[in-house]
Amino acid sequence: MISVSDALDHLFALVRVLPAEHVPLRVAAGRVLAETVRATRTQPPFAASAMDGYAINRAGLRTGATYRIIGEAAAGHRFAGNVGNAEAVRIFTGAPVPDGADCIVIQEDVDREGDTITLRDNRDSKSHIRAAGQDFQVGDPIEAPCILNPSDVALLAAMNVPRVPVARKPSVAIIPTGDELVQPGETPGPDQIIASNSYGLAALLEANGANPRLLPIARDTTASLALAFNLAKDADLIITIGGASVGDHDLVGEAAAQGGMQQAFYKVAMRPGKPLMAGRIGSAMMVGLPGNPVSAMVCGHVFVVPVIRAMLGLPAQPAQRKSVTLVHDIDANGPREHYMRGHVTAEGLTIFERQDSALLRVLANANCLAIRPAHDGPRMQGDMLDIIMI
Ligand SMILES: Nc1nc2c(c(=O)[nH]1)N[C@H]1C(S)=C(S)[C@@H](COP(=O)(O)OP(=O)(O)OC[C@H]3O[C@@H](n4cnc5c(N)ncnc54)[C@H](O)[C@@H]3O)O[C@H]1N2
Ligand code: MOO
Repeated sequence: MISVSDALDHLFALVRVLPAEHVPLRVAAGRVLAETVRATRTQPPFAASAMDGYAINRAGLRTGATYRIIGEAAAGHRFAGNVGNAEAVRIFTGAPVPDGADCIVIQEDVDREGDTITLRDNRDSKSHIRAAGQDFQVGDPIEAPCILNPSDVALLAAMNVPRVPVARKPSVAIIPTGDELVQPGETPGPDQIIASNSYGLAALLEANGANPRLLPIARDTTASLALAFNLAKDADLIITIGGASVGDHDLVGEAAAQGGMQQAFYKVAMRPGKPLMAGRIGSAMMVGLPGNPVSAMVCGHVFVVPVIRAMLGLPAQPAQRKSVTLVHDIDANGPREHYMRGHVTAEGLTIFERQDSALLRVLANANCLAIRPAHDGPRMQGDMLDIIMI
């Protein structure tokens, strides 16, 4: 058995980073920027008014000064002439500031009569001019890799980048295995249960940038598993669920080996998730997850999500941890690193009593996994513990 950290190193070594594809800006949010992109224009492209008011020259600016209005500048429509002494141009937010003007007096600070304005006292003293290029200049970068958020999409649009180079989404074939499984909505026989973690994993991986595909349930025969591997062979990542342990009907390792899988490791010193395996099979990476519903989901968070991120070109690193305060005492841990289901609030961390890896309701009530190192001693209320948010 290897450690979680060694297993992650093996997994990252199996990853092939996916090539870039160009997508329309409208669907770029949430995707990973694959190449640094640069602004194709300067913003604002001209000195622009930040307020509605009057563009004047500061020389001679004082309370009671009067100015003659010689024209208008609106957003999208500049005033072509020059603003001289004692002259003003009616201006609106976003309009180019006319030549000769160096200040916008907001309309609340003037009295207007016909084509003449008179400056009031207690005026706002700012110039209200946005300098050309103060947001960004031609050639300014957005550095790859990064996950594009809605603000990035707005910035890309302003930079006039209509198609964005993003990492292709990894296609992930998920193969549930087991004679006992039926799909949600079907009527299970007396000894059957509903396949659940395949759906949970598909949701988890989709939320993290993958393109998952749920394959039909493979039965506990090497022939059925071989068929499933064949259906999955075009995927970037093949994930099997169940059949990974040591029982007579746990045939995933055998079927994968028959299909040509080069195994990188089998079994990790963690709880839950011990019978994890990984390797490469054909052109795909393969991860064999344990079947227990919580084990599969925990391995999804601890291993598969970091693998997906690495495939997308993001840094190859473990799930992000943070340190929180325990609000109650807990017993010593055993010989395997334990990812315990818990709930964290502003008051601190509560670890749930029941940690059986079959309990999906406990997992659904959890918002974090609390990490206990192997052989960790008893912990007291007030101690700090690392968690992964889920
Ligand atoms: N003698 C030993 N027995 C077991 C060991 C061991 O070391 N020695 N390890 C245990 C651990 S730890 C785990 S985890 C399980 C994992 O076994 P498998 O990966 O072979 O999983 P299965 O036996 O196929 O299934 C386990 C359990 O999970 C249910 N299951 C499977 N797939 C799904 C699914 N898609 N949706 C919902 N539930 C699923 C299945 O019905 C079983 O109840 O092995 C222990 N045994
Ligand atoms: O490792 Mo198993 O995943 O404990 O339940």
